[in-house]
Amino acid sequence: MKISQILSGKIRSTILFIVLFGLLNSLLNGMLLFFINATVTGKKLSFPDAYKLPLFVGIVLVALVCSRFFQVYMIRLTSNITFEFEKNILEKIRCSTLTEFDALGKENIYTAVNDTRSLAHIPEIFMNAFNAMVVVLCCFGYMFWAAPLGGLVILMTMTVLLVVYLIRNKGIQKDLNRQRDLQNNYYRYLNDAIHGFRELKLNVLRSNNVYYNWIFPNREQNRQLTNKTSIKYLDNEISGTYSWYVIFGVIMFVLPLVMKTSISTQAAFLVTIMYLIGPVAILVTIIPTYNSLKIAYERLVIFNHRLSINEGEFTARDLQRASGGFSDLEFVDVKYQYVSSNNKTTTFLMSPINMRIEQGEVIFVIGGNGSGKSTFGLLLTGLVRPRSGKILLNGNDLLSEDIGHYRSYFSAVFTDGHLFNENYDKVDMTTTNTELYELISLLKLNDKIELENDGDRFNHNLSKGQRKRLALIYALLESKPIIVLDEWAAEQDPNFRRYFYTELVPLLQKNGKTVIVITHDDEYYRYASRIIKFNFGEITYDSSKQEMVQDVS
Ligand SMILES: Nc1ncnc2c1ncn2[C@@H]1O[C@H](COP(=O)(O)OP(=O)(O)OP(=O)(O)O)[C@@H](O)[C@H]1O
Repeated sequence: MKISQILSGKIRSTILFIVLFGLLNSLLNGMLLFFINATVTGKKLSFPDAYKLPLFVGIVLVALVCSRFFQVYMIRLTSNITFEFEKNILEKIRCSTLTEFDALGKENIYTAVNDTRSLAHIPEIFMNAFNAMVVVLCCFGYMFWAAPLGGLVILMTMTVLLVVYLIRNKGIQKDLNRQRDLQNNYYRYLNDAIHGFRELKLNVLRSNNVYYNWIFPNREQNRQLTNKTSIKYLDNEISGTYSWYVIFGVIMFVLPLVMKTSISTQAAFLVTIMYLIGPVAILVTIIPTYNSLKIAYERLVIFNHRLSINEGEFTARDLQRASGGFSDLEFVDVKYQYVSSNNKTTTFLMSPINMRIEQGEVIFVIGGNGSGKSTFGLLLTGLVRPRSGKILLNGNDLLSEDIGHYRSYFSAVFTDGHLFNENYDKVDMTTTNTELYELISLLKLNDKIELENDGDRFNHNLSKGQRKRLALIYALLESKPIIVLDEWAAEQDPNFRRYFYTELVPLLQKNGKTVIVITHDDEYYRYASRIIKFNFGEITYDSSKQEMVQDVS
C-alpha cells in the first residue's frame, strides 16, 4: 500500500473524530472564557451565584477528561501510523529487487525511516491546528460580539504583526537551509575522516588538507551562520512574544481613543487575548512544519517509486521443494546489462550466455577484473534477472514463475558477504548440533570462535579470512544443493587456500553439492571439474565444450 493511501485512509477515518473534538474543546474553552470574562467584568449570569463554583469546576473537569481522552487517542493513532508506515517501508525493502535496492542507496533507507516518523504526526498536527483555529475564531467572534470596532482594530493589528513575523521567519528559513547544506557536507567529510583514518595517518599532507581546508572551514562557516541565524531567530521570537504587549497596549490606550469603551470591555479583551496566545503560536508554527512534512512526503513518494518492483513473498514451502533435488540448470541466450544512473547508456553488457550446469559439477569461473564473473554469479543465483533469455532449472523456467523457489536451490558467500548479528534461523548452537561442530572443525575454527550473546551467536571479532570461514559454515548449514563462492579464498592464508581447493571443495562435491567457485587462483584451476572463462561479459572458454578450448591463462 502507498504512503498516501495509508495516510489519507487514517485521516479520513479520524477526521470526524478530530472535528468533533475540536468543536467540543472549543465549546468548553468558550464557556470558560465566557465564565472568566463575566466574573472579571462583573456581568450577571442567568443562573444563581451559588451554581457558579460547581459549574466552573465541572467545566474544568470535563475539559480535562476530554483533553486527556483525545490526547491518548492521538498517541495511539500516531504510533499506529508509524507502525504501518515502517511496515510498509520494510516490506518494500524486503520485496524489492537487488538492482533497485543497490540503486537506491543505504542512506536513503535510513532517511525514509525517519521521514515516516515525521509524517505519522500529521493527524496530531492537523488536530492541534484545527483546535487552534476554532479557538481563534471563537475569541474573535467574542470580541466582535462584545465590541465590533474593537474586534476590527485588534484583528488588523494582529494581522500586521503576524505578516512582519512571517516575512522575517522566511529569511531565517533560508539561512537554516544553508546551515543544513553545510551540515550535510560536514557529515560527508567526517565520514571520510573516520573511514579513512588509517590512510590519513599515513598521509599527513592529505590529513592536513582534509581537516584544515575542508572540515575546519566548514565548521567556521557553520559557526558564523549559526550565530547569525540564531540571533535573527531570537530577535524574531522575542519581537513575536512582545508583540502581544503591543496588542495589550492597543487595548489599553488605542481603543479608548477610537471608540467608547468601558473598563469591563477592556478587561474582557485582555483576557481573550491571553486565551489567543497559545493557539496563535500553534498556527504560526504550522507553515514551517507543513514545509518539512511536504519534503518528507515527497521523499517517501520517490522512495516508493524507486522500489516499485515487488518480487513477491517467499515461503518455507519453497525450501522443502528445493530439497527435492537438483539435476541441471541451463542458460538460454541470457543477456544482462548495467545502465548508467540516468538510464541512458549501457555501462556493461553481458553477451548472450548459453551453457548448462549438471548436478555435482565443480565449476571454476575465471577471468580478469570487471569481466563479469560476479554478475554471472548474481544471474545464476537469481539475484538479478536476465534482461532477455531464460534460465531453466530442472527444465523449468522457475526464475519467471517462482523466483523464491528458484533461489531456494542456492546458498552463497559473496565477496563482501555479511555476517548477521542475530541467530535469526534459530540454529542450535550447543555442542549437541554435531553438523555445526563438524563444520567448525572442517573450517578449522575450533579455537578461534566462541559463543556470545547468551550462547546464541559466535563472536564476530575475527580476521577477514576467519569471517569468510564462518560465513561458509552458515551457508553450508542451509543445506542447499548449489553453492556459489565469490572469491572466497582470496583472504585465506596459503595453507588454508590449498586445503580449500584440494580437500574442502572435493568433499563438498562428494557430498553431492554443485559448487561454483569464482576465483583468480590459477594454481588450483586443475582441481575444477570444469572451467568457464569470462572476458568482457562473454564466455570465451568453457572446458566442457571441446571446440572452444583456448588458452585458459
Ligand atoms: N551494480 C553495478 N552497477 C553498474 N555497473 C556494475 C555494477 N556491478 C558491476 N558493474 C560493472 O560490471 C562489470 C562487471 O563487473 P563484475 O563485478 O561482474 O566483474 P568481475 O569479473 O567479478 O570483477 P572482479 O574480478 O574485479 O571482481 C564491471 O565493469 C563493473 O564496473
